[in-house]
Amino acid sequence: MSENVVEVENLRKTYKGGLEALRGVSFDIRRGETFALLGPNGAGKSTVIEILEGYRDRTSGDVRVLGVDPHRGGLDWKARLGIVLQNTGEAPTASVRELLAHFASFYPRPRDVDEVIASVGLTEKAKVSVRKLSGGQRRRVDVALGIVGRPELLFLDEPTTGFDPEVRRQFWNLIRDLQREGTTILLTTHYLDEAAELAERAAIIVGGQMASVGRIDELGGPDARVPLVRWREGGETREQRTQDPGALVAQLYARLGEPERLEVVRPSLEDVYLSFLGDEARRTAAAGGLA
Ligand SMILES: Nc1ncnc2c1ncn2[C@@H]1O[C@H](COP(=O)(O)OP(=O)(O)OP(=O)(O)O)[C@@H](O)[C@H]1O
Repeated sequence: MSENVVEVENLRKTYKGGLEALRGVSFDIRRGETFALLGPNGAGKSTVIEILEGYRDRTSGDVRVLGVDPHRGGLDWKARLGIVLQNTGEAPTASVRELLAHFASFYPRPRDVDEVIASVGLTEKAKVSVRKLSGGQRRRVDVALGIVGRPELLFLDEPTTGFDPEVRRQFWNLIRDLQREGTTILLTTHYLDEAAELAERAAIIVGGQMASVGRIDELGGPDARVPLVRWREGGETREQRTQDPGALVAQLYARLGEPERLEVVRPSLEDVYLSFLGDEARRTAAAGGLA
């Protein structure tokens, strides 16, 4: 079961005009896993996804998606993928149901259209023209189109942008259902809580390079997640990183009584992520580049 569904080795992409969008990216995604690609705007996430989907040529490197070089992927291969792109074009005049039924007909083993509509919370809008939906509702149609073909591998490029908080929670539940069914998912998102909630592993891409890859709770190495105890003593803020915050708090209590402004902070994925962006900006500045 540890078969890799996606294998990316030293992937490079230089766009016409010379922009090096990817400068040696490597990662694998195992069957059934949800993997998040994280990184700031322009880091290269969409370029990676488009290359994996077969929409964009690479400059060099090895890529296998469901065992196939996306360059050579035929219709059978495409039918095993589900794709939710970042930008969808003009909304069609067809109703939600018509559009989904049309797409479902392209696949050998589609999901039930009404079930898919229900799973994205659009049952009441099933007969409404997609053009008349709100931005968040249209995005839900995009997600429905991505899953109607019962994909083995689902690409979700910023799927919940524009969702209100409740719909985002519903979407997370939908993803959990797909995970239970064994769907492998590649997710890009700027919502780090979403990545932490849904993904087992993640890669952080900065400036076309991998800053870190690994299990979400291990990104950045062991030191990145060491809890921080902060308190005020003698009019000054003190802080100490420790694997045993409880023991330190007990010592403080024995020494000081109730410590003033006591905090125990466990660095979140967002803290780790931001620290990488800080490191990268510092390195670029040191190399004389743009900060
Ligand atoms: N067709 C293109 N031609 C030239 N440069 C491009 C093209 N598409 C993307 N780029 C550049 O490649 C870099 C990576 O872009 P990409 O869209 O992959 O980033 P991203 O991580 O997906 O960003 P975002 O979070 O904003 O979606 C950017 O500097 C972008 O301007």
